[in-house]
Amino acid sequence: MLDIKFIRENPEIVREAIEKKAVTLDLDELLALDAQVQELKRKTEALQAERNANAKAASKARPEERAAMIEKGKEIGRQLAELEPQLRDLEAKLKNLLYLTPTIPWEGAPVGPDDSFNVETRVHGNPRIFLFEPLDHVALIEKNGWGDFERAAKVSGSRSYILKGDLMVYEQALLRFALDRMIQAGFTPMSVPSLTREEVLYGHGQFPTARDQVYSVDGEDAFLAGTAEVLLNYLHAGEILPESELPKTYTALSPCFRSEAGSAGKDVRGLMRVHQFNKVEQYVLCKADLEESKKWFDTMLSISEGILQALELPYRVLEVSTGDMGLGKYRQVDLETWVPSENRYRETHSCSALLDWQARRANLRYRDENGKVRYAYTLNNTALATPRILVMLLENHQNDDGTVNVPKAVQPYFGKERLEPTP
Ligand SMILES: Nc1ncnc2c1ncn2[C@@H]1O[C@H](COS(=O)(=O)NC(=O)[C@@H](N)CO)[C@@H](O)[C@H]1O
Repeated sequence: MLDIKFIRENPEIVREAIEKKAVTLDLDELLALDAQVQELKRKTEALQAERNANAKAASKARPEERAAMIEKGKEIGRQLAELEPQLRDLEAKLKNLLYLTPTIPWEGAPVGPDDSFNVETRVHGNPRIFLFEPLDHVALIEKNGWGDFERAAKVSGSRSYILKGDLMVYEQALLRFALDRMIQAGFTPMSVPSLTREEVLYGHGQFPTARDQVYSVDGEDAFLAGTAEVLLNYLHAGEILPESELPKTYTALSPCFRSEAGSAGKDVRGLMRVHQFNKVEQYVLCKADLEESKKWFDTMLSISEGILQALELPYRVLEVSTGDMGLGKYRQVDLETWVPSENRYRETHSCSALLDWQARRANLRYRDENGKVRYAYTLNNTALATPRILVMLLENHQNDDGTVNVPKAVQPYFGKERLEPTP
């Protein structure tokens, strides 16, 4: 969320961002509420000052004057008892609106309401020309006994999967390969829970606007996170870090859970869009400096491009539009990887810089060199998410006998050069 002082001083810049990001937020309502809160704060602070002054005077007053002063103090107390709950109520309303304020997008973001305005900035590698009729990933899995979608549906319901034999081992090999890439890049490896709490999801930005994407545990303050980013982002909530300890660079492998509400009919077959998947996440908490943010944005993006290149997959780089990047993003770049059976690229990585939008929600602060306490900047990116990447790996690296080659970089992790049928 944005700094209320920034909003007061730059209403037109905020209004333009609301427009560009197609956010449903009435800025005039927010500003009017803010003015009411300011007015009521002035009143209650003046009354509190008067009550304190009166109490001090009463303690020194002559006995015959004291009774009147004590009565005056009671009267002030009664006025405060009426105003203070009103102030708390208005402040809560204002905070709910502030949660909906959008980060001002960077000037290079394509302006448009949805992903059709995303701009392809680079393409790496060329889609393979097959000399035989290639199979899609579901057919490859069924031909080789590498999974069991029917029994997955029986035991887990829709949008689930079971991997078997070489493909199960391959998924684990890929996750470890990606984790090692992150460790080599200097990120601290973490395992974090997927079970999280409501305030952590508010701190991330998933709540309140995308609550329907999150599974909750009945009757408890317990939710299943859709990404390790949610928990990593709250690790330092409420702390004041010394600038010397920044940046915090974390990488986490965790199960991710998503209801995929609103995706009915999309990618219903196979591994592309499932309710539970695994992801190696990249997360950075750094000082509030645009150059520093850009450095880490570029670093994280190049790690992911390096991973896709090591997986020998054709991909493209997309600069994401203001309408598609979502409320908190300053900048977002997606990597999309080629899917032969769909004859198009599909998203496999999403790299985001959020400036202090998450830090204000999660209260992530540090003390800079001059001793000033400031909100940090946060960034995140995908290192690798399975099983979606298996769609691209199986289809792009298949042989005409239905076996699938393993990219050289992953062979040491998998132990073989090819995936073979499950006996
Ligand atoms: N329902 C899903 N099923 C399978 N893979 C998914 C699903 N949702 C997302 N992913 C994978 O997870 C990646 C990151 O998801 S994201 O929402 O775009 N971004 C994040 O979660 C950020 N924390 C960066 O990782 C996606 O690019 C995709 O590869």
